[in-house]
Amino acid sequence: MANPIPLRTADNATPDAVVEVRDICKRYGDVEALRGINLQFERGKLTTLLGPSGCGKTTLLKIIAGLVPATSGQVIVNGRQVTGPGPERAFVFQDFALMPWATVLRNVAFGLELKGMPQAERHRIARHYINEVGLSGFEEKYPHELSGGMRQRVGIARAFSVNADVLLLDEPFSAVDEQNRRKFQEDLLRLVDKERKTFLFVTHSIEEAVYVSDRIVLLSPRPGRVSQIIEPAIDRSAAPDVIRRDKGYLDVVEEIWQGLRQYAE
Ligand SMILES: Nc1ncnc2c1ncn2[C@@H]1O[C@H](COP(=O)(O)OP(=O)(O)OP(=O)(O)O)[C@@H](O)[C@H]1O
Repeated sequence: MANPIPLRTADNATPDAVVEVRDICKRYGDVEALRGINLQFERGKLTTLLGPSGCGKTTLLKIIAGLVPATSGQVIVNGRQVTGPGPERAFVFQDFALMPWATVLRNVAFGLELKGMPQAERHRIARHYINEVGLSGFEEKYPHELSGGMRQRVGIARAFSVNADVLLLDEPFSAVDEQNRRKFQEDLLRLVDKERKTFLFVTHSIEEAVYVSDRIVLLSPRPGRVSQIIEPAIDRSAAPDVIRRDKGYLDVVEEIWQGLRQYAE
């Protein structure tokens, strides 16, 4: 697909908006998946898309990634209109999308290999992020030798290695047990804090959304529309188990549950 088209930023844009979604609508044939979505996403912040099954969360993420075209509307990333995938956006798939025949090191370094980066340099960067996601010692293993959670970490390390500005994470923790899920949430928060990137996250878990997010966008059932935006404002200096028992945290979880329970089957 063609290169992004330069565009003037909207006058009412959030000052540090890296991603702007303008009036996005999406139809798959007769199915209206998304209607009139307007959102902005800032650097250094993690925004979660939350909503009933089929409300278009993955579709919105894929439109931002440039993997699926919108029916109408625009996505602007760093001031340029998205017309396809680009190196400033990395998508972490639910099913990891790892190369089964390549080691962890090669999988993580693959985006850099595609860019033509010399092996020593790309391995140095890949090893750094393998360490960051807690996979040191597994560099020479193959995907089939890893647990689902470890494969997910490989996917995240790969997304970080290419140094994308925007990380699009589609239910990255869905395939792992609760214990590992909590560990990943901690790792994710550390990476958000350290890397100053723009994170868009999709989950089905209200608790997870409240725990990791600066902002939660609640979408209505299909056709997905923005129904509410919540900023949990959790004090993350406290220990994880203290946060999870904190009244402020529990109140936000309850508020979101009340908003979504009408859609529960
Ligand atoms: N390629 C496609 N062709 C036709 N319909 C599709 C396609 N992809 C998604 N849809 C439909 O569009 C709607 C939104 O799907 P999407 O996967 O984006 O929702 P979601 O909120 O991520 O769902 P879930 O929470 O179940 O993962 C659904 O009704 C889905 O069946």
